[in-house]
Amino acid sequence: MRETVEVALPGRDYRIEIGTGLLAEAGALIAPHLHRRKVFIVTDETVAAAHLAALQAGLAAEGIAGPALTLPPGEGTKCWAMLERTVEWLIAEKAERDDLLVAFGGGVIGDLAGFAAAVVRRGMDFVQVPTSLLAQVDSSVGGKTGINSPLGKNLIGAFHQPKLVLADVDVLGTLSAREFRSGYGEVAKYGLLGDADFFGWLETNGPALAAGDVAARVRAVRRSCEMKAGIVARDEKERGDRALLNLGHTFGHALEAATGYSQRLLHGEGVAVGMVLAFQLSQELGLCSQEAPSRVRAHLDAMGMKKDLADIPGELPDADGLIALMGQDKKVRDGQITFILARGIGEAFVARDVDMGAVRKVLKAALADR
Ligand SMILES: NC(=O)c1ccc[n+]([C@@H]2O[C@H](COP(=O)([O-])OP(=O)(O)OC[C@H]3O[C@@H](n4cnc5c(N)ncnc54)[C@H](O)[C@@H]3O)[C@@H](O)[C@H]2O)c1
Ligand SMILES: O=C(O)C(=O)C[C@@H](O)[C@H](O)[C@H](O)COP(=O)(O)O
Ligand SMILES: [Zn+2]
Repeated sequence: MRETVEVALPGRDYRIEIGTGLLAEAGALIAPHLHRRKVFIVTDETVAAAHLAALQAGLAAEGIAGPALTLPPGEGTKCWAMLERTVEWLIAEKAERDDLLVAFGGGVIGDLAGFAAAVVRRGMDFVQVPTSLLAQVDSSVGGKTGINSPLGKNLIGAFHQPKLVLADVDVLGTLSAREFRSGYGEVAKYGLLGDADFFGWLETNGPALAAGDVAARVRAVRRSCEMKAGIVARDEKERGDRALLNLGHTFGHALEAATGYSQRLLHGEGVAVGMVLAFQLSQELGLCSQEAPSRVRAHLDAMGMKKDLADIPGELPDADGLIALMGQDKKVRDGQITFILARGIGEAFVARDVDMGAVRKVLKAALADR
């Protein structure tokens, strides 16, 4: 089973291959992008234990050597120290500017390794081989790379597009249920931001997707990548429409910072809770009916996902503390926070000059329910 999605960026277009058996074919698919038969793999300990040997075998089948740097798993790895370790490893290994780095892992590895590729010898090429659902539907596509600052999410980084994305859905079989659900937050995002039919399909097929239905997984990854590729091709550097991909993230990133980028809240979980808040804010502002946020919550609930601030363990800042954290968002303009709001399911839009009184009211109500 194989699907291809094109990212049509002039001069930097690339393919996203989605399907089964792609690790075994990695060598053949990557070889056309190589100057010599060697790549540099960056991965994490969990992914390495489960799948690194299969990737290296796929490369070796075409005579390609693939030395690997294996980093600790988890969001904490998106930091200066791990960036330094990755960059120094590439330099010590004599990775050349024309060599290719392979980011083999979830979004953490993709973002960190992609950023390392952007800066080593002023820019090496890289290929994304995403292994989490989240990375296959979202982070491996579009060229946003970077690390976190203690003050805010993804505040240090670069736009650096990969040469190729290989999304092998077979590897999702070893993902934990919690990590799968976290990635599902971004899948649901695509329906909610711009494709009501896809959201309806997810309401019916989400359980099959979670249960491991390969055809459903390929379809969900393809549709998500298709939507992201279309948006990125229109607005690579997020001057306009690309901000739609941030639905749920203005709240979600603040919650991730508030919980110290820890296991208390995974990225996709923060996005899911943030999307409910974005729909509640849209309703509070009279933009959408009460039915819309209820439908979003009902689907997340049916999928066993976090959907409310009450689902986040431990202390959280108060409403003003969360608003202060949102003030570090990269969409802030003239000191004003930009929100992604919705007129209904699949009808998101970028909103500036949002009444902060309404934001405070929605957050206070959500915090009071904890
Ligand atoms: N660049 C972008 O456009 C973009 C988009 C969305 C999210 N992100 C970023 O992505 C990150 C989240 O990505 P993530 O959820 O993949 O996190 P992650 O990379 O931490 O992966 C989640 C966990 O799953 C494990 N894992 C990954 N693949 C596995 C597999 N096949 N089998 C078993 N375990 C596996 C990892 O070791 C890790 O413990 C966040 O930092 C977020 O900001 C970036
Ligand atoms: O690719 C994008 O653009 C996105 O916004 C996708 C998001 O899912 C992703 O989490 C991204 O890293 C957020 O970007 P940021 O610029 O808000 O840090
Ligand atoms: Zn995201």
